[in-house]
Amino acid sequence: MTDEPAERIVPAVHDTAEDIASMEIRGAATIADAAAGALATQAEASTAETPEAFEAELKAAARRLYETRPTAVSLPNALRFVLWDMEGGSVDALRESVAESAAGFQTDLAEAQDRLGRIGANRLRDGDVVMTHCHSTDALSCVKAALDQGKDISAVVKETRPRKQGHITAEQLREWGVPVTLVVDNAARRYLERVDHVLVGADSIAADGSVINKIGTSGLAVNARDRGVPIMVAAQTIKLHPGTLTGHTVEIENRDESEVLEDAERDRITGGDPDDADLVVENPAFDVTPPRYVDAIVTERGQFPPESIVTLMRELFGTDVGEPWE
Ligand SMILES: O=P(O)(O)OC[C@H]1O[C@H](OP(=O)(O)O)[C@H](O)[C@@H]1O
Repeated sequence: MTDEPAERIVPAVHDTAEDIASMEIRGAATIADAAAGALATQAEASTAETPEAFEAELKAAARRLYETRPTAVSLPNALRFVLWDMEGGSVDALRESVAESAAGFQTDLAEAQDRLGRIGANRLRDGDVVMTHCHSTDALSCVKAALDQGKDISAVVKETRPRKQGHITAEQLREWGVPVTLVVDNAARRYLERVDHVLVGADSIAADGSVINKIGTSGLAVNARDRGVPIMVAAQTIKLHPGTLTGHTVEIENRDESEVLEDAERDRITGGDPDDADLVVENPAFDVTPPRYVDAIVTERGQFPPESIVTLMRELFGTDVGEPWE
C-alpha cells in the first residue's frame, strides 16, 4: 500500500469527481449528496491501518471532489459536514462515524428540500404562473408542494443556454402535469408580462444576500424588477457561502468553449483557421444577482429578505470557517 493519501483514493471517488466535473452529476443539492456519498464509499473501501492514515485518505478524497467545480458551495459544505463529524480512536470507529454522518447528511438534505418546498409554496397562489431559469431541485420543490396543496400552477420555462437545462425542468414539470411554455432566453422579458413570480435556485448565497446562480439570472432579475414581477430564490442553507462572511468573493466557474461553439461553427467563423487567436469564446456558468433585485430567499429555516440572510449564516457557521480538509 502506498503512503501517499491521494494515491489511495478509490476509483469510485474519482468517478464521482469526474461526473461532477462533466456535469453528469449537477445541481448544487445533487452534487452535495453525491460528494457525501463518495466520502462514505472511500471510508468503506479504505485499507488504512492507522487512524492517521485513514483521516489523511478521507481528506485527500475530499480535496479531489472539491477541485471539480468551484462555485456551488454546497460541495465544500457537504465535505465539511462529513469530515468535521469524523471521530474515533480506531480505523473501524472512524469508518463508522463517516458512514453515519454521510447518511445523516443525505437524509437531512432531502428533508430540508421538502421543508423548503412547503415554505416556498406559501408564496404561490392557485392559478399562478412561474418563470424558471435552468434546473433547480430546490425551486421545483416549491412547485411540487404547491401542487400537493391542490393549487394549479403553470410555468414559463427558459431554455437556459448553453446546456439547455430548462429542458430538464420542462420534463419534470410535465411529469407532474404542469402546463409548460418553453421559451428561448432572449424571450424572457416579453413573457414576464404573463408571469406572477420568477422562481430560481442558487449555487451560492453571499453574506450580503447576493445570489450566485446560473448565468442569466441577474439579467432576468433586473427585467423582472422592471416589470414588477417578484423574484423568489429557493435555496437550502447548504447554499450559504461561509467564506463571504469574511469578505471573500465567490469564484465564478468558466466552462469549456465547446459548450457554446461546436468545432464546425468555429471553423465557419474563422474560415477554417485553427490558430485564429482573435476569436475568443467565454463561457461563465454563473452570475451574481445583487440583493436589491431579490424579494425573498426561501430556505428550510424560513423565508428571508436577502439583506437579513447574514444573521442566519452567522448562526449556522460562526465566523471562522476553514477548508473542509483543515
Ligand atoms: O441545488 P439545486 O436547487 O438542484 O440547483 C441549484 C443550481 O444548480 C445549478 O447549477 P449547475 O447546473 O450545476 O451548473 C443551477 O444554477 C441551479 O439553479
